[in-house]
Amino acid sequence: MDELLALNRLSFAFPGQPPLFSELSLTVRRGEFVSIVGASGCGKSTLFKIIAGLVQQTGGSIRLQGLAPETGRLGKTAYMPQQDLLLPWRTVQDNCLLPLEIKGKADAAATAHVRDMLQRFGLAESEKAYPHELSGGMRQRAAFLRTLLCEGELLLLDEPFGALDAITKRDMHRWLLELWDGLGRSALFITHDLEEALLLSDRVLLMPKGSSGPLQELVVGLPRPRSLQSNYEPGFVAMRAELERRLYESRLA
Ligand SMILES: Nc1ncnc2c1ncn2[C@@H]1O[C@H](COP(=O)(O)OP(=O)(O)OP(=O)(O)O)[C@@H](O)[C@H]1O
Repeated sequence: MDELLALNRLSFAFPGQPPLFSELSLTVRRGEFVSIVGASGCGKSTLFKIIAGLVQQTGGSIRLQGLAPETGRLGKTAYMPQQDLLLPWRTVQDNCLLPLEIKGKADAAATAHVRDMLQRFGLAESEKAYPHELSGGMRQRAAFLRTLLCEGELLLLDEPFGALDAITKRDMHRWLLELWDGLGRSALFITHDLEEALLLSDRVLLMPKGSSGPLQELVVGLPRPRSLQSNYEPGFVAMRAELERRLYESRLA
């Protein structure tokens, strides 16, 4: 697998504050699903905003899709922030059409494509509904679909399932695992849920508070395609324990 994203010795500090992280390095290869876990406030969302080109790093460089580090990244990743940001005055279908409208591509073919995707996402019957009329899981699926319709190969998914109840979350895991192998995209995924990280990812990166240097990683050796049953594969519990142990140790370091 070739490299899609490389962060090289990236540092960031808010003005007048100590560094949030320094000299942080990581890579994502094409087709990979990589999770980031770490304590609240360690800078995960800020890191995503930097990768998406919304915030400027204070040091280090970023290479995305083979582009030179100094090239602008705005609009080159498919970024799903922590709050779903569906526009309340637009229907589900019109929310999903938004990325295509912004690119000036919202023609009849695009509308047909969005309707086809809504069908695949189990949202066909809600295409004319407004966000407030959807359940939490449906909102997240709609926001996820809108993110997928953005052009960037790299998905930046900031705790997409964090606010869902346990059963809806499990449904979303089943749905994403079924979808993932056919998508041909790559993902960086923030979560606080260690089992979710292991179930979905090829690698899990640990980001302690005040991170400095390359992030420690755990390679998830579960075969793909995966299903919810992958939770019960031999080795899953041991990996969960190992991840917890490393997270705890990195917190103390
Ligand atoms: N604009 C800002 N100015 C100053 N400090 C900020 C600003 N935005 C965020 N912070 C602080 O920076 C730190 C990192 O925030 P960030 O949202 O990146 O953390 P996080 O790891 O994503 O947290 P969580 O897991 O709780 O979502 C926090 O302490 C936050 O309060």
